[in-house]
Amino acid sequence: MQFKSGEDRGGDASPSVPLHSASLHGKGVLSSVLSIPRLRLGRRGRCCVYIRSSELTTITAHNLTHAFGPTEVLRDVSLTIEPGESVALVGPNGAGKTTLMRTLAGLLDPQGGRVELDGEDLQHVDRRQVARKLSVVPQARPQVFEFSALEVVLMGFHARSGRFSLPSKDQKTRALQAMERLEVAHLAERAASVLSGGELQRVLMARTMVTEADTWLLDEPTASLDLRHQVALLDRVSEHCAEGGSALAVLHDLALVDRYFDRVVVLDAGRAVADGPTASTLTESLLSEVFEVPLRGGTVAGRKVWVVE
Ligand SMILES: Nc1ncnc2c1ncn2[C@@H]1O[C@H](COP(=O)(O)OP(=O)(O)OP(=O)(O)O)[C@@H](O)[C@H]1O
Repeated sequence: MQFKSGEDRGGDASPSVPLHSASLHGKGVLSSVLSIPRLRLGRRGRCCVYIRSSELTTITAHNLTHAFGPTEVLRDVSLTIEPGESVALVGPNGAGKTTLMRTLAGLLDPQGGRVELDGEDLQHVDRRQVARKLSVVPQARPQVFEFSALEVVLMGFHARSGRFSLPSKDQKTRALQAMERLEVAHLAERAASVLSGGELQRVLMARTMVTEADTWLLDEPTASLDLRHQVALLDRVSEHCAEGGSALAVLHDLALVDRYFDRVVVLDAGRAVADGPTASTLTESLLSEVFEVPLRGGTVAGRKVWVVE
């Protein structure tokens, strides 16, 4: 099915493809792996090595533009997210972050420019194929209310096994394991409609985890989470990227951005005004200008913190 440019598909993408990757941690592994085609040295000294195969996804946005009525929301936005990259998307309210995420997911067709998934125009890629490569944790509560929490997580398998097939025992086990990982397994039988905001957010993240999609598009995935669960969720994102997957995540907490993301894209009034390594890109002057408050950066216990002057 083809959609017209600018058409909003609604809904959210989901799930799957096994990774052919290897991740190695610590020193002493370099010499043994130099023949492997892709090598990424993560932050905090982590060494991740992965094999670039056709099954690892690269997503590229070329000169995206979009307007809602007279309001231009995306203006000539270009970016590429390659396997292994963890990228944070930051910017003020209304900057266009969710619109960009939805466009990258193929849920909203851009009015100008295009999104490519592994070199193919996203508009021409079968939705199920998209769902095998990209998984979305949306900002808004999706329509999952008539389902139990476990059933929501099991939806992560739809891209591979089909929407109407019954979940296998193995799929249920894997769904529960992902839920345990995010401490929501005890809520498996509870209706999604009664979950708290933070519980639902972790259930939706568990759904993304079971998809095995290479690229995770996470729109404020920590917005409703307490500190412990923020750390647990972002640790999982880091592991995913260390295994050769990739993530683009909208975050407002700049300390978390600094701690967990190698690269940051700053969106301001629909334009990508900065894109680069987190430590060198997030400067006091840039952030103060974009957020229109005087910000000072400092270090506490070896971690970057930002305070309003
Ligand atoms: N469907 C729509 N119809 C009309 N305007 C829209 C629509 N979706 C978004 N907008 C407008 O586009 C602008 C960008 O919205 P978007 O949700 O992308 O911002 P954001 O950067 O994610 O903001 P926040 O940090 O508040 O989540 C906003 O001004 C919003 O009101």
